[in-house]
Amino acid sequence: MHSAAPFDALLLLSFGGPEGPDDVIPFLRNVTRGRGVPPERLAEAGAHYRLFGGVSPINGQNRELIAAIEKDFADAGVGLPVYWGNRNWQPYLGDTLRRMADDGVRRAAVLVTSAYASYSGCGQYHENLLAARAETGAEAPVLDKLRHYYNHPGFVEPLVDHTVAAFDDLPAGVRADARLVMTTHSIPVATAETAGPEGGAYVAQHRETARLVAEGVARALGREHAWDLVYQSRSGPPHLPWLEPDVNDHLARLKADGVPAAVLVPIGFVSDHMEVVYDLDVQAAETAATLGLPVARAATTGADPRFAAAVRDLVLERAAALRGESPDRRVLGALGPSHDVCPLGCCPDPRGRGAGLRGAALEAVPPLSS
Ligand SMILES: CC1=C(CCC(=O)O)c2cc3nc(cc4[nH]c(cc5[nH]c(cc1n2)c(C)c5CCC(=O)O)c(CCC(=O)O)c4C)C(CCC(=O)O)=C3C
Ligand SMILES: [Fe+2]
Repeated sequence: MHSAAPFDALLLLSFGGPEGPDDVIPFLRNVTRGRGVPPERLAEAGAHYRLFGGVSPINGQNRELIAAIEKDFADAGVGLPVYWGNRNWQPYLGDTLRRMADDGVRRAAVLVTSAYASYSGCGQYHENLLAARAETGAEAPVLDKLRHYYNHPGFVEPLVDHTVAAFDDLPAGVRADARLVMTTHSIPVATAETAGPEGGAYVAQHRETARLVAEGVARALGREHAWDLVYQSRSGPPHLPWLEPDVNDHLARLKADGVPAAVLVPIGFVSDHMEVVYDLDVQAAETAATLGLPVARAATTGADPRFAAAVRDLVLERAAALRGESPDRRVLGALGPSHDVCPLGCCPDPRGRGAGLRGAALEAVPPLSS
């Protein structure tokens, strides 16, 4: 039996996605409210969802992850219930927090389905948590968002195995010289510059995960593969600079440079959701086919039991820290374990919206801890 005190629940906080054709437009309105996404891009995104019957894979994948965590908790004797709330679709975070309060939950660890520091993957989730607590009122549980897990072995090791497996999908003759193309969501350069306590954390953390995955692959295959970090799924007004190169442009460059094949590794995402199954498996695959460049795509970490165990690890580690102990913090590579509590001003909204709310609320309610 492991003590998870002072936690009496885990909350999985995710993005959310439509579950049928009628959900697509309302979902996209939720995602882009006040975010300056041009209408063309919105129509395009809607078309991607419609290609999959209006159903995003993300909700099913979160249900699988919750089942894996529940099994892991049960096997390890960790008696915490797991709740689930989303930013942009049902089950909405506000409703879940209300239910947690009604169930008598006093303090919950929060796992977001985003491994890296950025406004979209960290700061905005903090804002969502603050807003949901305010909406719930005095009975709202105290919420402690768990540290970034991009360099946790339970996140990285499944990525290594999935990358090794993807080589089998390439023609045998080109495998040894295939390039590893590590991909993540593009974000505005200005947002990347302010990510994390000192800025630049989004790119620095991705480079670290990319390096760790490439190292693991080299160990498994007994040969080195060169790698690049590239970006996908860009949106927003075209005059603003976003992180580059785009994965499609990068594949063209590899072809021009005489690289015979590529393995796409979506290190930026936790599950094979729409940005993976459309932007890579449809769009980038089409680019590669036009170029005559063989590509394979590695699966994300998803509901791998090692990731579920990592979640338990992070919960127990944080619980111990809150009890004043000095827990062992499992981590790979050179950057060390991420901070427990995001300092003020970490991962701010690039558009400056909510900055007042965020700053003021964070001061009034110290970083989501009592
Ligand atoms: C860094 C990052 C992650 C990774 C971290 C994480 O995983 O959280 C992520 C994840 C996701 N993004 C998703 C979907 C969308 N993101 C959009 C728009 C945007 N994303 C951005 C960034 C990120 N997004 C940004 C800077 C914008 C521009 C508007 C804004 O500044 O907010 C739009 C609007 C239309 C479009 O532009 O495509 C949609 C539909 C889904 C759900 C997929 C599914 O349904 O399976 C997921 C998991
Ligand atoms: Fe996104």
